[in-house]
Amino acid sequence: MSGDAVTVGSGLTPGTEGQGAFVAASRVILANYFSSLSRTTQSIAILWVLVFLVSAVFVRFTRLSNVPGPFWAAYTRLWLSKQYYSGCLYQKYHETSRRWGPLVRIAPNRLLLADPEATMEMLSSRSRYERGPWYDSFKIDPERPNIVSQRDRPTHLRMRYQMAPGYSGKDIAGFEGIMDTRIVDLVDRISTNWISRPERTLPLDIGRWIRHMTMDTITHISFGKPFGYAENDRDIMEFTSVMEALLPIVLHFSVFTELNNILRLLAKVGCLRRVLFPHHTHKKGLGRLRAVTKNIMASRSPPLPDTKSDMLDSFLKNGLSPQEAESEMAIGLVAGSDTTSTGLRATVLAIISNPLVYRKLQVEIDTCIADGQVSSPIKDSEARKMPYLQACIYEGLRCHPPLVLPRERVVPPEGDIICGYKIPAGTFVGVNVWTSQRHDIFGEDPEVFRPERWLEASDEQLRAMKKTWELIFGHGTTKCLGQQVALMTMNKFFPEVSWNHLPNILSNILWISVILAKLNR
Ligand code: HEM
Repeated sequence: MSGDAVTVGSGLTPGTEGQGAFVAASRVILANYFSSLSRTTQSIAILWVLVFLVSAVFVRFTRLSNVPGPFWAAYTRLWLSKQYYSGCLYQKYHETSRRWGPLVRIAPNRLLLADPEATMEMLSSRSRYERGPWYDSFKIDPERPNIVSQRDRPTHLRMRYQMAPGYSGKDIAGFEGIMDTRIVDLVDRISTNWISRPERTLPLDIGRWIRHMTMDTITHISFGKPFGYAENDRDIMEFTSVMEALLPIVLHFSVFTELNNILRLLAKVGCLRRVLFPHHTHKKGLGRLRAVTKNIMASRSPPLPDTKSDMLDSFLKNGLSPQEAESEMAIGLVAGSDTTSTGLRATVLAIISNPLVYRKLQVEIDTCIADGQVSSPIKDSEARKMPYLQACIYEGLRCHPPLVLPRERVVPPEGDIICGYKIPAGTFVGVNVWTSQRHDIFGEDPEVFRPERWLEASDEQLRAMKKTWELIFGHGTTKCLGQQVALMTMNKFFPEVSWNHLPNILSNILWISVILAKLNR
């Protein structure tokens, strides 16, 4: 075999000979390039590189040198950028935390925290940690931070106070009924259009339909009626595809955060602002959604109704300006749609690929129906009394937390001690939710999907498990405002789907769906 392995170095083939020629050609090009630069330019470039190297080495040994981590991460943010670029950040973070411990240095001035207790302390309401520049990359409007990107604590608290009645459903007319309508609509559409027959197999992409349902649910709550994702079986306003295309770029801006300041300066020029930030003139994505929100606001004549209505009216009634409401409606859809559908999809996949779990859940649902313990459609309060269903939802989200971004905080001026390490003021600390959900508080097999762990635990252990699990939705004054919407959707989804014997369809098509989703990526 070794005799056949002659490497031919030509064209694009990376053979030894080809590599030699490539290196030689590169040298010539670089030499020509440098000789074409003036002496001053060359000196500036060399000086710049020297300053960069000296400062990298200086920072490496003077700050955070006590915290372990990958070699290159201590010198440059490129290591972190590479992890983001991999497309599976959660796995990279998990491997890093497993290898280096609960607190890891992942960039010259950045740490990654996987310890649940320390994470709760850092995020708690009384903590002096503030949101860091990481959040600037989530601005929709360069001048006006939204609830997710707002870093000033008093302003953020004021915004939360104004928006909580909308997100919690207190101000929404028929809040629970909206969820019922959307789930029944999904089940009806699947039963009517997607049942395979012996003569024809219909490969249903359940992942896509779950996404349609969550988009319709959130737009229904937000604007009083759904945008029609399920009705049209289409990515309306190309919202999802634009988000998926933008996210990798946004994430790099959260590594090289200085770029956000450059963007903000550039956006002062009107025509650049239209290109760099979501704008009413855009035909798709967040810009289009802002235009739609603006039109809806214009079509509603004041005064705002005293009675319960939708989230848009609630925000305006509670004092948000029309411009603020525009950004908030968009960020709410970004924050709520992908997270909820990812949580649902991951839990469906986990249940359906574990026959024992699946059977137990089905038995619990059938028994509750036979005993008349649940209504049709099931009420949220009824679903919460079904222990195995709750265990499956807890376990699904624990095994696959939908939001795994680090959401960095800044260490307060007095510095801190985290996991036994002395940390100087101004350090950025991100959270590693994926790893914290695999803490040994969950037992000896935290990597395994096993809902039973939630039923077997002692009262004390269960309390500790639930406290750690809550971190999936954040903690303290920035805790998720949509947790109620997400959990209510999940509580209703599984019983409704099972009742209508959809598992037969799901079990047949889910793998096709998963395979298609992979191929389409
Ligand atoms: C399983 C689903 C969801 C998960 C795992 C999730 C997770 C989170 C997390 C971890 C945060 C905290 C961010 C931080 O620390 O700065 C957050 C914030 C937020 N979430 Fe969710 N979320 C989910 C669903 C939703 C839904 C359905 C909505 C809207 C309807 C929503 C709206 C928000 C908003 C507005 C914030 C910002 C809160 C603030 O900064 O005060 N989320 N979410």
